[in-house]
Amino acid sequence: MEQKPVTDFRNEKVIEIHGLNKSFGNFHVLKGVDLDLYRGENLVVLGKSGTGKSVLIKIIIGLLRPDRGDVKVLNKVVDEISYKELLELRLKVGFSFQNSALYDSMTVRQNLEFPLVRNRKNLSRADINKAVESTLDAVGLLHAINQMPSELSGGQRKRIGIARTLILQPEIMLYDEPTAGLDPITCIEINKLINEVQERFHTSSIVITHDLTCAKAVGNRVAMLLDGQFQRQGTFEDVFNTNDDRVKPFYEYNFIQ
Ligand SMILES: Nc1ncnc2c1ncn2[C@@H]1O[C@H](COP(=O)(O)OP(=O)(O)OP(=O)(O)O)[C@@H](O)[C@H]1O
Repeated sequence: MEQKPVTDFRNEKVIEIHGLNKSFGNFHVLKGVDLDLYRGENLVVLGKSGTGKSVLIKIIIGLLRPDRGDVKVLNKVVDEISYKELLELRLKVGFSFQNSALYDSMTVRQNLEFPLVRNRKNLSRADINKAVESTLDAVGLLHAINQMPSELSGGQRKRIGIARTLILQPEIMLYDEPTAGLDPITCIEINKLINEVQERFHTSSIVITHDLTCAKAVGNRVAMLLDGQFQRQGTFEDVFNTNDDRVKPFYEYNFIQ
């Protein structure tokens, strides 16, 4: 199985999280989370269902407010900026949804045009066409430009979802379960695409996944959320080289069963 080469990215932080706490009623989900994302790296976030991965992402993009702690994204404290600044920041942080979130009544071209027309009002028709075509080409689906989402496979829909996020040229990509529900061959293709996006668009990414093959193939670093904190961080080997009973079943389910 392909393993991402070890590269040291630790010179510039694009996301800095310190002492982050979040509760819902009596349920303390995040209990002092510390996490950094460095410019250019792919960071994989692992954790059992319900451990707070989505809550963390929502706090990063300002959809939820933390109870305590600091979250800085591209040098802005998310909780302190104005709504206008938050909207500007969100344009630099692309979120690739688990279900691809395509508009089913629009063609692939219209799906990609939509965020551009809404957020880049000064672009000419020719600029828009060029951006749509080059982004589709980057995800290997230029030929699908006039198709409807319903005519595409799950893997192709994932690619279009990623293209629709990329078209705004985000500095940070957040991938939510990019390989969920896909067959193993398509998973490998999506892993490859995530790596190509990193190289070609120089994005810094957080990849949330339960798929350890994906984690190994795309993660320069892996962080595992356990009991409300990132208790294990490092290379894939660092994280799984343990007898911790909270970690072992994860590995065994993916690779042994
Ligand atoms: N707005 C909310 N109100 C109340 N509880 C919430 C809210 N959002 C999340 N939770 C709770 O916080 C916990 C963590 O949820 P979260 O969606 O972050 O889990 P997750 O790690 O992303 O899980 P999965 O891998 O299944 O997607 C869950 O128990 C969930 O019910």
